[in-house]
Amino acid sequence: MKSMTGFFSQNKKISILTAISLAVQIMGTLAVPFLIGELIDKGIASGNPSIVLRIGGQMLVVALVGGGAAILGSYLSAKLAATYGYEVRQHFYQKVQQLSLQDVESFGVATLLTRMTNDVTNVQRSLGMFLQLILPAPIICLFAVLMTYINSPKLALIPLVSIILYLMVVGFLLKKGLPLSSEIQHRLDQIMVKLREFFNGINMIRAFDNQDEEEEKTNQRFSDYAQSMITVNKIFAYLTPVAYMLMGLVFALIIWVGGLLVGQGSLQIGIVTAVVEYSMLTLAYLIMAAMVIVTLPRSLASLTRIEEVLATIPEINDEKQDFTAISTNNTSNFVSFNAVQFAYNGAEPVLEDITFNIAKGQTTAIVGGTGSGKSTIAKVLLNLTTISSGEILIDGVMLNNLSQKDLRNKVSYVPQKAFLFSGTIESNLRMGNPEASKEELERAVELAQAKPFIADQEAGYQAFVAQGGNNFSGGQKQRLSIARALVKPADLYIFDDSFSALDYQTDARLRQALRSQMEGSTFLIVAQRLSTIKDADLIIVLNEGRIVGQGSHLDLLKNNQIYQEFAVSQGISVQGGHVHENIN
Ligand SMILES: Nc1ncnc2c1ncn2[C@@H]1O[C@H](COP(=O)(O)OP(=O)(O)OP(=O)(O)O)[C@@H](O)[C@H]1O
Repeated sequence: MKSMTGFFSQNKKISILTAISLAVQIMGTLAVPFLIGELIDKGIASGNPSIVLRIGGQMLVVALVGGGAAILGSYLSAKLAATYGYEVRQHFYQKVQQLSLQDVESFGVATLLTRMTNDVTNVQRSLGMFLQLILPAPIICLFAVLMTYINSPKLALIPLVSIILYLMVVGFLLKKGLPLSSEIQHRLDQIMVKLREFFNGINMIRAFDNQDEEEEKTNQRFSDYAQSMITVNKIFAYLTPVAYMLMGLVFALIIWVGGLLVGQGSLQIGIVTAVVEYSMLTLAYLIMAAMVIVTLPRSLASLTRIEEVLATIPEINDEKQDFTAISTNNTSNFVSFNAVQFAYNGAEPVLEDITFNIAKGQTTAIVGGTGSGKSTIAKVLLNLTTISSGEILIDGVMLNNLSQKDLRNKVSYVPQKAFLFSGTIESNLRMGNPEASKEELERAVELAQAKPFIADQEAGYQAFVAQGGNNFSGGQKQRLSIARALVKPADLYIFDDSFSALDYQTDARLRQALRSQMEGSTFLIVAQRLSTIKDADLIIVLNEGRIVGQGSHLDLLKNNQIYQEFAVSQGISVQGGHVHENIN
């Protein structure tokens, strides 16, 4: 509810205008039965045509003003609801941008997607209907009973009791339906998880001829969702018939009791007509409200799910930090890791006692087996997730004392899994530097060995890039990712196993180009292939989350057992301290 109250106070003008329009609409609706009563008792009963004309004229004005207010109210309610949808999606997007990898993982990508799309739509739709159909109902009920009471306290009991009965039924059904409605959204998440997996892995499913099993699993999720929907709909199916039943009973009772009172001469026929009108109006609003109330539990559950994300305090929060306390030591190291320890979500440590430096203007490499923690080092360096203990210094400044923006400005990163955004080759290249000149783009493309295949594209730099870069091969995507990182001016370039999809020759040409044309730049290269990192100034050998050696390629080949094993597995023979290499 917090986000909702915040939204109304931020959109005060339109909220107040909507409230005024709805109030005028309600007043118009309530005035009509009163005027009908007056028309019958004062005009028709007395046979005075001028009174009939006057009250008739008043009814016309009320109908026109009420109608106009209703149109304005509808428009404003719809606008308010659409604005809510727009703003909350914007906040949601900004919040997800701030969340660390672990924050995102603890929610799950599928649920974040459902919350941002379906949940927001649920709340938006219910908000519009709430303003138009639910909000007026209690006011209409209250005034209708009050007006009936003023004219005939005895008759007022009939709508009053019927309203109380109806509210009890609504309360009971809501209590039953609310927990089930939260379940519906959760089941929708489950469908999203399965469908994302299905679309991402569709080729694997076909390759392993696993269609039937996958279809069964997916159908199970569809069926769970449908079952929840059926159960909730069953519960609320009682609401409208109960309202119609009460409407009939109230109508019969008022005519019956009202007729008796008119017969006794204690009530005028016009008042009975007005009371019937009021009661019908009340129940008509209650029926309309009932139709919307059915959607409320689900929307409330959606609102809670949205607010859960919006209220998350990001693990890495720039607003929490005081960046004024930065000390700028002059150091020859651009990055220093000191006794860094890290574990994912409280599990076993993935990095233990990691201490090393990345010297300015040099190439540092991290090598190690699968799962040894190489990519995790890059992630903690980029502050995508926070370390458990130890410290990381960037250019002499503690990582915690750097804002995300400052850090991103200093570092350019090529992820392990190359990813392109939908658009063109040029729009992807310009991501890190929108102001880059044509020459700068061409230089980066040349360095990344992407020039030949861009030249092969009919549209060249304007060639279309599909979502995720799926219309390019793995090697092409990787070269474009590298070029994109090189377009960005940075103090440190991180390549996280970024050369693995390149053939050996391209890999060699790329390294040669970086060496000769980006001399003086600082690189961190994470790799498994020794050929990729053999020329690095410093190689860090990682094994099961620990550093087991540091040095040059030749030093490590001579002195480091794990590195030697690695070398042997890659066709480099190490015998009696002599190295026989057969790599580029
Ligand atoms: N998001 C995550 N949540 C939980 N554990 C993770 C996550 N990412 C990686 N790990 C675990 O952390 C360890 C180190 O993973 P990391 O990706 O850093 O290894 P790596 O050396 O880069 O491996 P590879 O060369 O295969 O990419 C692995 O045991 C992995 O299972």
